[in-house]
Amino acid sequence: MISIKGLSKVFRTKDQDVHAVSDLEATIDSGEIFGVIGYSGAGKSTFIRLLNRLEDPSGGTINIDDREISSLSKGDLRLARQDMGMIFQHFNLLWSRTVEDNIAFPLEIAGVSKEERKERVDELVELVGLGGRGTSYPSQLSGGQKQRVGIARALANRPKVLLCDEATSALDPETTDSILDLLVDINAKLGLTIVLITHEMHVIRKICHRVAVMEDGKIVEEGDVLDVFLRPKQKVTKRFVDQVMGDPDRESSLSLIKEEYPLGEVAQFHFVGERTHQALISEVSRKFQVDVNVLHGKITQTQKGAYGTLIVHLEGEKEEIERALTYVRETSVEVEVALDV
Ligand SMILES: Nc1ncnc2c1ncn2[C@@H]1O[C@H](COP(=O)(O)OP(=O)(O)OP(=O)(O)O)[C@@H](O)[C@H]1O
Repeated sequence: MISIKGLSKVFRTKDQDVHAVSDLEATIDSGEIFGVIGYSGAGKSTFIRLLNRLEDPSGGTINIDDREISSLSKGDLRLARQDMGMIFQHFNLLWSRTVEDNIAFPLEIAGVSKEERKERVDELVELVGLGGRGTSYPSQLSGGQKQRVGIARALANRPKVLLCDEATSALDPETTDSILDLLVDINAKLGLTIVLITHEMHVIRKICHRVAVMEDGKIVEEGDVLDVFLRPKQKVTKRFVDQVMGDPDRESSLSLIKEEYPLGEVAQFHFVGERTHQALISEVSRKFQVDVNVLHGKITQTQKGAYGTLIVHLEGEKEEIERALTYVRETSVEVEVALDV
């Protein structure tokens, strides 16, 4: 478990003090994929660099399995870092070394014998799906393959935690998905904790169990990915959810929809879990004297199940629409109705 308390980092520049991370609190469970999302400048990179002490904190504590990272001596820190692998947006590979030699590098530093190194490297090359490319140089590889080398290298010393710093931001969408699949696979196979930072909600949706939203150096919202999708509280979180659920101009488009449908009611349903929206819509139409038209709908899959939103137009007597909406609210805890959105 990673326990972070009152963590802060101030960069003192000539002109001003920059509070990159301020009084940050978080608990990350062993074996989970924990995502941190925020816009540029929110403090994500500083946060992840504090976790493995690439940056020294200005205040606060970081405990990883009861070892306090924030106050380790240089020697102890070197050992502690072997429990933490890291991958980077631009891969940070050694260009004059082959794939195998890149992966072997942290093993050399850790003093692992040549034979053991060879065995471990072969295992890792297979694990990340680079069989047959061991003797290639980074310049001969695609972006996705380079990141696979980065992942294998980060896993070489069997870390307990893998830190991912915008690991897919330089990749095209298809390659991003294949790298995310690999991370999920590794998390399940090896049971290691993954902490990733990103500015893309798609990454959070696809692989994270929990998410923290950062703004101005602080975590402003945190929770299970599905809960955060269903009930985003902060404005910044809503904007990130809209990245995935489409319609970034939701407010204006919903008011436009209402203009188009002056009669009846326009409502938005959010639902999670297995219940499909078709079942809900047909049930409502059957039970009440209302016509329900789906105007816009999107369902997406997260690590914890399905999540969807639906914009519907309900036509009928005012009281009947009210009854239908009350029914939706009351019969299914997974459904929220947003009126006058
Ligand atoms: N070495 C540094 N010296 C001074 N200011 C810094 C330093 N590193 C980061 N900052 C400042 O700290 C704040 C947070 O930066 P950080 O890079 O952690 O944010 P981020 O969310 O990772 O954004 P990005 O994705 O753009 O890197 C920013 O205002 C940044 O300018």
